[in-house]
Amino acid sequence: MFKAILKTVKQEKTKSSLSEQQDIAQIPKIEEKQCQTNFNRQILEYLPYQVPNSIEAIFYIKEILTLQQQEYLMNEIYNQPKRWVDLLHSNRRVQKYGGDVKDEGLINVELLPDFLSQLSNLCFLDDNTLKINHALINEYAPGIGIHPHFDGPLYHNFVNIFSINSTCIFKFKKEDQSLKLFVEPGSLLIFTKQAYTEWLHGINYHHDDTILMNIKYNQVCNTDLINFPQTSLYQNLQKVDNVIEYLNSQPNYELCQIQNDNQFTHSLIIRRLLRVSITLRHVPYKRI
Ligand SMILES: O=C(O)CCC(=O)C(=O)O
Ligand SMILES: [Fe+2]
Repeated sequence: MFKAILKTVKQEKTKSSLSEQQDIAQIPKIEEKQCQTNFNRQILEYLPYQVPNSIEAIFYIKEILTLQQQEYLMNEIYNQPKRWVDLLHSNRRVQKYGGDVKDEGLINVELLPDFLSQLSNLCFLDDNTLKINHALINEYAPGIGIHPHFDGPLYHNFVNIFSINSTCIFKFKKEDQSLKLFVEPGSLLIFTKQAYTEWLHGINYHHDDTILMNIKYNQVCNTDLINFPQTSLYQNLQKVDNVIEYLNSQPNYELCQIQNDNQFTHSLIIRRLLRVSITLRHVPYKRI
């Protein structure tokens, strides 16, 4: 997987970005084969991952984390039981790292723990002078989501969200418009600009998610997702002999036929599991 990512790395960009960001000397060099739980420093160009028709400000990178890396992150997160804070009104738990985000900026600043500073090496920012300095870990039991919201002006408007363990549908909303993305374990979702400032984002409080599909001649021709061609689901479907058989055989999937619809022939219902997300951002420091 990392090979695929490495293909997109531009040598020149890599050199300059490395010198401007965190000290590379701190990050052990790891052979690709050994890269089990370590995060190789990779400065990626995020533009090739732009989601088409997505107001040009949403990016989706599937499989940026290996299974081992996801396992490693889960272990690190669940080894910090005292860090969990229950958000009673939202029915989810969060862990916060890096400091408190206040009107004046970041206060009570703490360095990110090792597992998060390593993960931040896979993140993007649109400004080389800024560093990831804040992480929010959200844990969603099946059925739990996050209400549509803006992240607000206290963060730099460039968000990196890694997903672990479960898929979900992530929605952007503006007035009566809605954009649906399928977000998979091991993926990185990035959004910025008007996706940050003008569109609300959220995840429904559902036990399962539904993707509408137009399946014709053993191919999924169309869906109601804006990032379908960029997903692992799409990639897997390209490899199978019989699309309907494959979808019917997946343990967490249920494929139903839709009658009398011009656009879609099937709905794919996907059961949610416990999902953990890691949101990494830059918060300006408090000015003295
Ligand atoms: O868990 C996610 O994917 C979204 C988290 C989020 O939007 C937030 O914490 O502000
Ligand atoms: Fe958010």
